[in-house]
Amino acid sequence: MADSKELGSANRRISAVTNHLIPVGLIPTRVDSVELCNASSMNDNYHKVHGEVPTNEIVWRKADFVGEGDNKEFVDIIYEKAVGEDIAKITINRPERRNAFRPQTVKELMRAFNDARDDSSVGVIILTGKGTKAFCSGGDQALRTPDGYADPKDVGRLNVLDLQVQIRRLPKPIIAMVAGYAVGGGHILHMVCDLTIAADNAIFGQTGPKVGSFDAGYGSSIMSRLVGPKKAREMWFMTRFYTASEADKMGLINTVVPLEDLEKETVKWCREILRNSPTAIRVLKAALNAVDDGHAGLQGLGGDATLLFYGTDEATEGRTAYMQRRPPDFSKFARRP
Ligand SMILES: CC(C)(COP(=O)(O)OP(=O)(O)OC[C@H]1O[C@@H](n2cnc3c(N)ncnc32)[C@H](O)[C@@H]1OP(=O)(O)O)[C@@H](O)C(=O)NCCC(=O)NCCSC(=O)CCC(=O)c1ccccc1C(=O)O
Repeated sequence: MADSKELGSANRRISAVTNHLIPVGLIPTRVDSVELCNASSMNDNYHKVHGEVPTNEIVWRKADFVGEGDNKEFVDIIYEKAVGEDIAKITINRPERRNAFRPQTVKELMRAFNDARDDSSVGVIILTGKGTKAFCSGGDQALRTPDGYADPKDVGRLNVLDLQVQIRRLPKPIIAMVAGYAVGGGHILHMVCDLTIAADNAIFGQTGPKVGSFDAGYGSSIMSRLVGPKKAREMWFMTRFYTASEADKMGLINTVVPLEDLEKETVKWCREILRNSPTAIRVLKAALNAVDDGHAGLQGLGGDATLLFYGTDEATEGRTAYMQRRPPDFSKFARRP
């Protein structure tokens, strides 16, 4: 009788062929995700020790306001933290505009992400949109000016680009939780997040060339990394929309779940991440971004190396010697092969 390893690899081979043969659009979910992690294959020592993550319902409370100046409340976003768990949730709250962002939205998002970065009780951040119709439909076209996007009386600019950079550099995992449309600049927001969990009603795509816009930064380069250069050209040149299962198949997202399970599944992923080493995850995020982010990517990874070094006796000896006005004695520290 075939053992579970053989069955697993046979299953994978069948899936690979099946996925190849069924035309895109007809596959409800990725075939290879159906039976590979069944109960018996999870019956190993690792799973015996660690068990499943808790499935209790998450309780959100509004996070303390972290506004500046005259802004006493968040208007365009909802910022929450889980009670007793290290998860923050940032929700774009303009459902009547399909969660399109205006400059104020982006400013509020940046403030909330800053807070979540600085709060050592936060280990994972969820970015989502209010309601089930849209994650985010990109820049608010009503506020587009020749200079970029501008709130009334403000000068126009493309401040969402700063938000994208912030998401990439933030040393904690950020999960895009997508229901409905993630299009235009909203599609780019989910792409720059570390993981994307989509509801089965999610729709992905770029609209730029249709509405006289494009993102030649992360919106092009990261997409090409995710789906490959040919598919990226298709997405940008054709401005087609793709279903969640199509997006899953092309590697644009991590998984698809029924809409009603979206938050439950996202929280499960958060809880799984949270039981792993935060430093390992921090360095891995920097490492996974380093090549694509060039010097800035190396700066993140290099900063992590320095951060870890500061915690060692060797680094402390250098600092202590300086403060004590004596030469440092590094002789006791290993020169590792
Ligand atoms: C998202 C839709 C496909 C949803 O369609 P549907 O469900 O039928 O709803 P609608 O009736 O169309 O919309 C309801 C309501 O919302 C308004 N609305 C929706 N999206 C926007 C928007 N982006 N801006 C303004 N308003 C919006 C819509 O007008 C309706 O209002 P009513 O008053 O009720 O009529 C569909 O809505 C849709 O296609 N939306 C537009 C998508 C789009 O083209 N987005 C802009 C793409 S360009 C962009 O995002 C650039 C962003 C940017 O800042 C940037 C610039 C330069 C470089 C990089 C970037 C970057 O973001 O990375």
